Amino acid sequence: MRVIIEPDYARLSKWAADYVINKINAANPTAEKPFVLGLPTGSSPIGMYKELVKANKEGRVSFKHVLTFNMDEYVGLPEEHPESYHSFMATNLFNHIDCPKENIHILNGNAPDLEAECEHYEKMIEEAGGIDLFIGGIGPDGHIAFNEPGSSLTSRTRQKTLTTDTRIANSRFFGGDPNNVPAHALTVGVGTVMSAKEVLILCNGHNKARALQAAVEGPVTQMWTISVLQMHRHGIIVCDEPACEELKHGTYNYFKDIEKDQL
Ligand SMILES: N[C@@H]1[C@@H](O)[C@H](O)[C@@H](COP(=O)(O)O)O[C@@H]1O
Repeated sequence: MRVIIEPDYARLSKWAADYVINKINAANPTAEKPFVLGLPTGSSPIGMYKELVKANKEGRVSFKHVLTFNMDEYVGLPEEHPESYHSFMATNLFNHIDCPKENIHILNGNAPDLEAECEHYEKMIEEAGGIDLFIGGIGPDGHIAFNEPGSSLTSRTRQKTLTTDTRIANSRFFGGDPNNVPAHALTVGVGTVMSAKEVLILCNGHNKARALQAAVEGPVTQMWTISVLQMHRHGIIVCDEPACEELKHGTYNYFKDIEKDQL
């Protein structure tokens, strides 16, 4: 696993966007062989999305032949609700880039048969040839997508009940009341993320320090689902200085040394 330590959120966002741009451009995608990108919501990726929009407008990257699969969506929240992940993605990315509508995939949390919806989603990913690069964030409790503590590390796309912690954390988007946060979500599984050819996790801010420590230094455990990234052959975490607060000095210095060697 690579751990990239950037000084602040702006630099982290730029690093992540440049990584994505380089990957897409290197793949030189076509209609026959598109690049398949897994995408997150949350506050962590907003800076990266801004950079990607800018790069697209400047002609440094095109999403014409990029297929996207989002990680998750709330159950029962209308798509047009401002806090649905459909709305979030439109506002922060899709309304501003040249990605064709038919290339965009987001789970439907209002599907009449939620189980069938999840199965179909996995099938679409498979038919697309799998995810080339899955980008994610981390919850303060170490969850990836909506794979809350206790989720199976081999799980696939399914419905999950959100923990009280997550509903409290996300209540900032729902008028501050955790009861307004939907109690359930559809989410790709830990196994779905792990099946991607590459995984890039964004982790910023002091409130993620314990999750980062568990992800990097802790054992692989279902109680910090992000820790399974240790088992991925091409896993990267890009973080900022405040998120490193709980890492041992030795760990911090070692990852800095590795990146110095790569320059
Ligand atoms: N389902 C999302 C996760 O995908 C996200 O990583 C996490 C962290 O969000 P933020 O980036 O806002 O801290 O929040 C939500 O629970």
